[in-house]
Amino acid sequence: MITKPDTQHIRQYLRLYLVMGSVNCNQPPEEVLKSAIAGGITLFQFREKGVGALTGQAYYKLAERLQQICHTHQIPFIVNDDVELAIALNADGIHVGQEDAPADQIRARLGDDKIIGVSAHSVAEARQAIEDGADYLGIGPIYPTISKADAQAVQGTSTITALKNHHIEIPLVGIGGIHAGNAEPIFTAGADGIAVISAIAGQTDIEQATQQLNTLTRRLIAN
Ligand SMILES: Cc1ncc(COP(=O)(O)OP(=O)(O)O)c(N)n1
Ligand SMILES: Cc1nc(C(=O)O)sc1CCOP(=O)(O)O
Ligand SMILES: [Mg+2]
Repeated sequence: MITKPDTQHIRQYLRLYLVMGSVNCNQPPEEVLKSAIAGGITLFQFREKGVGALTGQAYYKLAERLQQICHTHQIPFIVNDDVELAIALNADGIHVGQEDAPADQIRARLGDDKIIGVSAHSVAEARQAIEDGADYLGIGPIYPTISKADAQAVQGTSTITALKNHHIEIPLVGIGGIHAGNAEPIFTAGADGIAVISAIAGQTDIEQATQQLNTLTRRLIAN
């Protein structure tokens, strides 16, 4: 990515957001990512976390290979949590949580041309993240998830609805336990997209599973 997308393009990138690391994959992560791109993901986050996660040089090299695949297909490459990795790779952006440094401090290190996503679980957290300069918010867990051991309480679409009721207009993506069978209420509540791990990376036929979500999310965003 050469220039940072504007807000409207960030909304479009959020439509079908794959979050993934090697521990989420039953086949080589490079193959999972290529198949997911062929199926129609719009954004990718490298999240190498959990039991068995790679570290050191193996972590860095995997990130580099996945970034190259994204670059070839013009899919923005977002790094989870790790500011040093995002800087070292000149990634397109970063996603951080409430335990991480605030977006303004991260912006000071990454620069104005990078996408910064922040997790928010309430109107107050959302307002603070916006004030700090976040480009989008990740809202979850919408449903029970098997992919994040320290996830907060399941919230359904209540936070998305609350943000919309408070006229908070920053791009929003729902995350946590989302699949083709339960995605619709997230768009109805006003989100711009869904972020998924297991609904894509955990499937046997990655491309087919992604295509199904691609078709569905295109339809839901249009309504
Ligand atoms: C798109 C998106 N939304 C939320 C999260 C969760 O971030 P965080 O709360 O920092 O938890 P970890 O992913 O770091 O375990 C996310 N990664 N992506
Ligand atoms: C990375 C992450 N963050 C969450 C949050 O609630 O902030 S839930 C989650 C895991 C999402 O994986 P799956 O699609 O397999 O449920
Ligand atoms: Mg985090």
